[in-house]
Amino acid sequence: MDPAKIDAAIDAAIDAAIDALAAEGWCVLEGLLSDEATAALARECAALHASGDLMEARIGREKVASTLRGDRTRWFDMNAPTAAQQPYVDALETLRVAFNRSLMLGLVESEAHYAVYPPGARYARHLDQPRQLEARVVSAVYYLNADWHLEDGGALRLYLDDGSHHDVVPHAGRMVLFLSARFEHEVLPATRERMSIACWMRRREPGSVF
Ligand SMILES: O=C(O)CCC(=O)C(=O)O
Ligand SMILES: [Fe+2]
Repeated sequence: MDPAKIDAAIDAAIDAAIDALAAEGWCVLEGLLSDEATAALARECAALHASGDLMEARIGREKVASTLRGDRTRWFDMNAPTAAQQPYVDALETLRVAFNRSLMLGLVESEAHYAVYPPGARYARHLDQPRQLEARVVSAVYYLNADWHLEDGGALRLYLDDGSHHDVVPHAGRMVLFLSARFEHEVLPATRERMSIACWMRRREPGSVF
């Protein structure tokens, strides 16, 4: 496809995502990045994992590794992204600006980390906005797993307002977005290694002088 058509397709997908976020508080967005850009992120994440550069994840400001989550993570430096991260950081910025314009969310910045869940690892049901992280407004998780099948497990289970749930299969190129304060969710165990980028778009810290 020529680049102008790709841009128009992404713009339409972002508009649809905004409508769904406004109506339901969550949505799934496909096609944010090219397959090649997604594959480059997957390669970088796998290489960091292989070289031991991912750390056991923590919850909030907890000092010890948690039994509630089994992933290993590494934060992006949003001011100095790697070549692989640059298109993703640019896309997050496009989303942040679009959400502010259409939904008036007052988002001032995004934070993001790679996450690798080894086979069998999970993240127990939780909310992304514990008290010490109340600046998080929108959660966005981008998946990096090529050839992922339903039977591989590892879905993100989103608990909806009506008591039902929706499972998002972590296919490469798929992003799930939801309001951080509203939806509890959990990562179900997978039979394969599961890679993603977890991101939060934040409003100004309450009490911040800036
Ligand atoms: O990887 C996912 O699908 C969700 C991860 C998550 O809930 C988190 O990092 O807070
Ligand atoms: Fe979460």
